Amino acid sequence: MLTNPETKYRPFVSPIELPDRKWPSRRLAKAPRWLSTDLRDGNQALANPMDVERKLRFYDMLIACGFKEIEVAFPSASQIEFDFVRALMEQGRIPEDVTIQVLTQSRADLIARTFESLVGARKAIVHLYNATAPLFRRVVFGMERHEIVDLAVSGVTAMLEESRKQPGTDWTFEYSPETFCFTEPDFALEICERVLDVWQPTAERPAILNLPATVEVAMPNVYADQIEWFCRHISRRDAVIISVHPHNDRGTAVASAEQALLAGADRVEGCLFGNGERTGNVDLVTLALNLYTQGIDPGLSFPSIRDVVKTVEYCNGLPVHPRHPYAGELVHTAFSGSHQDAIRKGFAAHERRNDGVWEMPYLPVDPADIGESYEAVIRVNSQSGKGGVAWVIEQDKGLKLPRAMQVDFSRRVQLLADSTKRELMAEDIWKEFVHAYHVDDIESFELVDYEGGFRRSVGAERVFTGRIRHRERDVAVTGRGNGLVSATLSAIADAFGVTLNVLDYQEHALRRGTDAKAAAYLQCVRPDGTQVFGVGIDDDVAAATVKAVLSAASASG
Ligand SMILES: CC(=O)SCCNC(=O)CCNC(=O)[C@H](O)C(C)(C)COP(=O)(O)OP(=O)(O)OC[C@H]1O[C@@H](n2cnc3c(N)ncnc32)[C@H](O)[C@@H]1OP(=O)(O)O
Ligand SMILES: CC(C)C(=O)C(=O)O
Repeated sequence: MLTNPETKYRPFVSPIELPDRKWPSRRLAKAPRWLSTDLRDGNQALANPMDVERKLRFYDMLIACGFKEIEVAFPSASQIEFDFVRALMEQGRIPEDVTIQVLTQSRADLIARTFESLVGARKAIVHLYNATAPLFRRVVFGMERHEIVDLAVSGVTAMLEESRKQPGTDWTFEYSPETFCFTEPDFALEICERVLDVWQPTAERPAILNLPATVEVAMPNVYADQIEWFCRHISRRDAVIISVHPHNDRGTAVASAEQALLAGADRVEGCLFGNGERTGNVDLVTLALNLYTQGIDPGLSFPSIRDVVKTVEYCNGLPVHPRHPYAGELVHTAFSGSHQDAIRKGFAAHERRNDGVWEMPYLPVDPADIGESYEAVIRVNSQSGKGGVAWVIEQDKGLKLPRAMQVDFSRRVQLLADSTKRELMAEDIWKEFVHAYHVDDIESFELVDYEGGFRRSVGAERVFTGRIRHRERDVAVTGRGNGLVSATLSAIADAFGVTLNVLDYQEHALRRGTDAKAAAYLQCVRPDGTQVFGVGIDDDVAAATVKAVLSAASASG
């Protein structure tokens, strides 16, 4: 790279002075009109453009998501494009409330072919573009300003004439001064006014003026100024829909679109997950879900975002990044301990509050709203903490480990993660749990049977009587205590010489993850001061308690 990039690159400096700009202090309160250009701008950027089968599949999904305006093709570009438009109409695939849009250059033959593709359409938007910026005037067209105006005017006039040959169709016209964002504002305004002079739109039959950031050359605030300036200066503002079409060359297309809406735009053109030329068009999924998570109905719906991703990946032949906003397969997942801790506490608080309001640390959207499961919210590796491990055990097996046991178990999981050097799946964690706490471990102490839990003896004392298998031997045991835990511990101490003092005992009913109905947890201290933990899981809470004692004893036996 150059040490003096100023010798090669010139900053984009907008000539617009807008000291009384209004957009910075506005808030978005409603969704714009959306136009998906996946099948046109997205498609033209693919190494292998979609065939009719893939286009139909994409189109059906766009309809299912709720798009009402879809740019379906550049019909004069190829036979596939032309045939696709015909297929939509001949197969009756355009719902009443959906309008298809097609794009053309400002060339008479291409315009004629474009209208030919639409014969028989109930309604359609025909979109004509030509570049207007100085660089393009000079390099691409070799034309002066007035010649570029003539190019646009001849094209939009041809559109009008072609449309008159098909009076049965309800036509809407759209014009894009391509490269708007680096066109002189007065020239962009002049050419759009001349286009409107031809079309004579009204408030009842508006035209669409689409102001693209064809190549993103400045920060979103600059684009917003351009849009606000244009909205203020265009005549017949009530007879035009101002549309924006931001590309993502600087990585700020979403911000550009949002700020352009603040600045007065009514409509946004873009693609799902930001496909499109170079770094892509603005990502409509992100824009829509940004609105949704501000409590605004976006007018689009993604009840299974995973299915949308799969369809888009199939049709485009391109992957959606795992970190893609809202849709990436990792974006609802925390691996790191402090994030996991906060999310787990957030879910607990959410359940307690029970008011339906989403206030979740680190998770801007409820994954369930877009069809994602909570299981993937927390995944465990060597960056994880006790909260994450406890979450996985709870989601997978329904066990709510007491805090001290979480600390103990997470230490073990940490060692395992370090030694395996990989993510630990729920089954790895459960295997470690079974091993660590001797769950169903016949090498240690196993409950063979016991007598109805316990019976009252003299005074408040309780008696535990049962048989315990230890090292392949069944041993009859009896113990007394002021409860089941102490009676069982006393039986173990008498029969096997294992002495444990209880620090904490907890139990709960199980809701999911296992057929068993109860879980019991024991935290004990040995005579040498070290702590051991036990867990018991059973249909019956008393049996779970006894098993928890045996589990703790196993750690010492
Ligand atoms: C920013 C955007 O995304 S715009 C959309 C771009 N999409 C596409 O280009 C995909 C579909 N395009 C195509 O299939 C082809 O380019 C076609 C069918 C439109 C035209 O193909 P060709 O006739 O072979 O022309 P080609 O693309 O090579 O060259 C463009 C010519 O059109 C001219 N041109 C470019 N844009 C426009 C325009 N909007 N209006 C009128 N003329 C234009 C160029 O100046 C050039 O003219 P020249 O040959 O006199 O120098
Ligand atoms: C045709 C226009 C709208 C375009 O695709 C662009 O400027 O990026």
